Amino acid sequence: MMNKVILTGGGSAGHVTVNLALIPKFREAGWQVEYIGSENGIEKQLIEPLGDVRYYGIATGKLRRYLDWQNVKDPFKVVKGAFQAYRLIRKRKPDVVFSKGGFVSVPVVLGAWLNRVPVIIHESDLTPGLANRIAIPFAKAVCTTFPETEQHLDKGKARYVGAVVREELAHGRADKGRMICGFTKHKPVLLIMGGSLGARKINETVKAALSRLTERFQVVHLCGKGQVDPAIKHHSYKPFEYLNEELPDVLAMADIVLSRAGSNSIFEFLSLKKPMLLVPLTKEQSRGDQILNAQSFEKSGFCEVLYEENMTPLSLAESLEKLYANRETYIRNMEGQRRQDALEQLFELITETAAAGGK
Ligand SMILES: CC(=O)N[C@H]1[C@@H](OP(=O)(O)OP(=O)(O)OC[C@H]2O[C@@H](n3ccc(=O)[nH]c3=O)[C@H](O)[C@@H]2O)O[C@H](CO)[C@@H](O)[C@@H]1O
Repeated sequence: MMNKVILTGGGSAGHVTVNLALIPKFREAGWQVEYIGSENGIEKQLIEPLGDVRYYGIATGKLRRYLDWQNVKDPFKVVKGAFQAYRLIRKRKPDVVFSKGGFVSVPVVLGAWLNRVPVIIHESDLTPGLANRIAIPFAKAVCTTFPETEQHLDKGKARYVGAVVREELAHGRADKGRMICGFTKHKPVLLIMGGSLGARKINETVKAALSRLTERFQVVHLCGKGQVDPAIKHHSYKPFEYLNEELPDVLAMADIVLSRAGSNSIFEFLSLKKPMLLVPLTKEQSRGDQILNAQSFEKSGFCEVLYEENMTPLSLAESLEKLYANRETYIRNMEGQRRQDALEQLFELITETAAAGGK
């Protein structure tokens, strides 16, 4: 009989792209792959078009850091989602569940545990997020991107595998990227990525600095959903809400990158050796995980960090010009990095866990 895996994870693309990297591996090995995500999240938009991965939507809630009417309704949604996930897993009988985190993954992990289906979790950030912290007691193992994460986990559960990067990102073509953006070969390219949902503060500062930035660079800007400003028209500026299959070509064309410090993004830039200026999400807006991600990269000499509280149109433009001037140093530091085959290791662990069953 065919092996079956149920994948889960969502809320933002950072909780889906690891699953996207794994799917071709399962396909090659002849596994049946199914996905449990939210009814309307970005995971649905990214997974359903694949065609061969059956998608099930369940109710989800989110634990917010601010007061909101939804905070009253959400616990009920989480309970409903847990029942839905439990019933789905009992019916679909997967050999193993793999969770990339995000709030939708909590009821799925619980549902798997109640059905005695083994669970493997992946944590992209240096410290585990709230959803994973709730889910970890129900998992067999937690795969980590950073070796330091082990200190924050139960003994015996952590497996350091490194960053899982989609293989297709390595096959982009710069000439195709230039065609997509209408750019020339004769001016350097700055790629701006505010995380998978965009970053309003970065977008506003870029807008204010745009005339200086476009003097020096051709700028391709991934703004996030609903955040493209149609009023900005310039031959050296190309905004998009989100890029999917075009992303490898656009990345291949970029000389330097300005980005939030989401774990998946920064490891993708590292694997492609793109010098980066990182503006981590602040402690007020998050648990501070991006600050740790950025500091870890800074220590290794892969990036410059500009803290949001110090970011002005002037400091942003100057930092980017400096990054471009010193780009060879960053590239050399990134070339010295030993590459782990994280995808292969993760796939093997999932396969072994499935073979061992609920033991
Ligand atoms: C606001 C928030 O909660 N951010 C978290 C979220 O970020 P976020 O969802 O932004 O996650 P990442 O930066 O880790 O990953 C974004 C992913 O989206 C892809 N992408 C992005 C833009 C685009 O146009 N096309 C595209 O494919 C990137 O290539 C990358 O694979 O999850 C990360 C991983 O747990 C955390 O480190 C971040 O702190």
